Amino acid sequence: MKVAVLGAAGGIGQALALLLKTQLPAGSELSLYDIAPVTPGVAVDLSHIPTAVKIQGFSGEDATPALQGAEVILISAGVARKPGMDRADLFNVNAGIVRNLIEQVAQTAPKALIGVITNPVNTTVAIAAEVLKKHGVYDKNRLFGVTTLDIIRANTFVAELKGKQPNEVEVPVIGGHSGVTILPLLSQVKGVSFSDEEVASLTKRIQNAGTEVVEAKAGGGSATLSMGQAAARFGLSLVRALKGEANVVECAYVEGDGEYARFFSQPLLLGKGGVVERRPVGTLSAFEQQALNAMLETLKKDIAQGEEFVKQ
Ligand SMILES: NC(=O)C1=CN([C@@H]2O[C@H](COP(=O)(O)OP(=O)(O)OC[C@H]3O[C@@H](n4cnc5c(N)ncnc54)[C@H](O)[C@@H]3O)[C@@H](O)[C@H]2O)C=CC1
Ligand SMILES: O=C([O-])CC(=O)C(=O)O
Repeated sequence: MKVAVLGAAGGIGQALALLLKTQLPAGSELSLYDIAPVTPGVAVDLSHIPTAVKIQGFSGEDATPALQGAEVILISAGVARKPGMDRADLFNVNAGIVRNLIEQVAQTAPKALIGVITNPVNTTVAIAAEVLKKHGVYDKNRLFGVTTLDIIRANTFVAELKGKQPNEVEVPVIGGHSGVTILPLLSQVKGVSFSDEEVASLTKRIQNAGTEVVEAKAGGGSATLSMGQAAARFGLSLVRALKGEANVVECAYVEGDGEYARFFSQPLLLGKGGVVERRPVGTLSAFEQQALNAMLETLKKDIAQGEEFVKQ
């Protein structure tokens, strides 16, 4: 099993590469790519960790050597936010980066499962889908926007508030990955209940958690370490599903039946071909239903921006 990380020299990429080097199953290959010349060195550094995961690093304009034979590709290449920006402000730079990398994926590893981390995820996933379509290789079961950070944050915050072990809490988070499009389904968390005030404040904190990190880092970037952990969790779930493990379920942002928007994050059963089953979002509270209705205009606009970008 070969896993490629694109953007591997960055804050997320290096954390993710470390976690994959130590957690991928024995016999896996890990391929690191970044435009930055340090990338082969990042691979040499990680190669000294004694795990049975072979690692190689590539830099420069050409990602294809890293993509040859890759079955899982995780993309975090691009710029990150600074205080005062929102994720949509990253579009101008990151749209072109994602388009360029996905073109190379389409030509070199068209059957891979692709996880897009690069922001704005609501839009970059639409760009990736349209580029893959142009190349005649789009499979909506194989392209994911990685929203796992929203889930692990929600788990942490709920556990803190309710005195639970974080690993006992699993909060489904649906919608997209920015502001009001992030919707944690607190009414579905087993074994805890919340007051209306708690639901309102927790929901807001989960929606703004990215900004919380951006402000705390004071111009030094956005979430990298927690995102590395989130991307490792998601990537390792893809690997387990590809290896035939049953009942691997993750929320991620994928093209579905379009009931809410063309792309929508919801619980997914994963298997050898990627998404095996899109699970329904379940029964929503009145608060959640209202938040869902209220996000759709933003989400649809974000998606349309990505679609338009590729048409130009
Ligand atoms: N999906 C999510 O939940 C999250 C997404 N992000 C996003 O992930 C992205 C990366 O964030 P960081 O790792 O913190 O940024 P970073 O600046 O530390 O790393 C980005 C890396 O991308 C590389 N890069 C830039 N252009 C490239 C190209 N054309 N080809 C290959 N590599 C290229 C850079 O050399 C750099 O090493 C940002 O867009 C950020 O907003 C960040 C946190 C959470
Ligand atoms: O907020 C950002 O810019 C990075 C991100 O997506 C997150 O931390 O959720």
